[in-house]
Amino acid sequence: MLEVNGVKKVYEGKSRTVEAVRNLTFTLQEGEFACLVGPSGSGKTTLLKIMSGLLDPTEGEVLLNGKKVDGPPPGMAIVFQEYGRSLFPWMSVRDNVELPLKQKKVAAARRKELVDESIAAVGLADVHSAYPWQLSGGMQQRVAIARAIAYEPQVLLMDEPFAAVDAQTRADLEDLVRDLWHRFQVTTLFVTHDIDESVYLGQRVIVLSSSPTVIRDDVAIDLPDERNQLHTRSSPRFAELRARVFEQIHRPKEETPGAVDPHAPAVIGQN
Ligand SMILES: Nc1ncnc2c1ncn2[C@@H]1O[C@H](COP(=O)(O)OP(=O)(O)OP(=O)(O)O)[C@@H](O)[C@H]1O
Repeated sequence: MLEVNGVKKVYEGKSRTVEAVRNLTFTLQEGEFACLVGPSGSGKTTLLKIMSGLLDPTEGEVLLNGKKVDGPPPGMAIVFQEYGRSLFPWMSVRDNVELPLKQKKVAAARRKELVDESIAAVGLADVHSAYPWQLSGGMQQRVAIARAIAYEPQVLLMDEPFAAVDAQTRADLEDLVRDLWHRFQVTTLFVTHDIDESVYLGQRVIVLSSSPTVIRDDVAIDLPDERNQLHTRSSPRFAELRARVFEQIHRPKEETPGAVDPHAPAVIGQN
């Protein structure tokens, strides 16, 4: 349903040219929950921007239900890392969640239903009339998630959404995202640089190399669907999967001879 075909992105700057991603190809099936994991600077955000039509690839294409993505598609919602900047501070929680529904021209009665349901689903019914700045970071990220869910997207893209919250809140939000995925069956791509998070959350982990980025591995996560922060993470199978992802990320890059720093961006030209 969502196909990434041979996507490559080269940023052409005044003083340097950076090949951020090189020839990425994968497909997400309808209702699938996949994680994309890779080191810092491996082009994860670049790829999400291309998948959501915010950035054009240098080569290749993204297809949603067979249709080429060349601008933000109506069936897609994104949750960014920086929740503080993605919510409007002068609007209440409700109004923030409702805004995209107004833009989508959803009728008022249905808007109210969707807003009530999604705010309750993320556990914020009590604070629906508060303003974002009156809430903790974790609560603000819940508002951003509620807004994405209320939109009833076909595809939900999440770009390191829990990177800025504390460990306990992060664990709660991980379980919340799994609950919501079970409930709404949205096709989800969750980007993270946290290996444990990528193994815990989804049905599949797509492992990216450091820049210039290629897909290193595509790992089926065969953990039981019922996950628990304590028991799942301490299971032998979790440890095996984690080790496999770790090894793939840290495997030396034989295809780039002479690379001294595996995390350095691939500068392919200096003007
Ligand atoms: N607008 C831009 N112009 C030039 N280079 C860019 C631009 N955006 C990203 N890059 C470069 O492309 C590479 C990939 O960046 P990107 O932000 O996509 O990686 P990332 O995996 O999301 O990183 P992180 O995990 O640190 O957020 C980096 O080397 C970065 O410097």
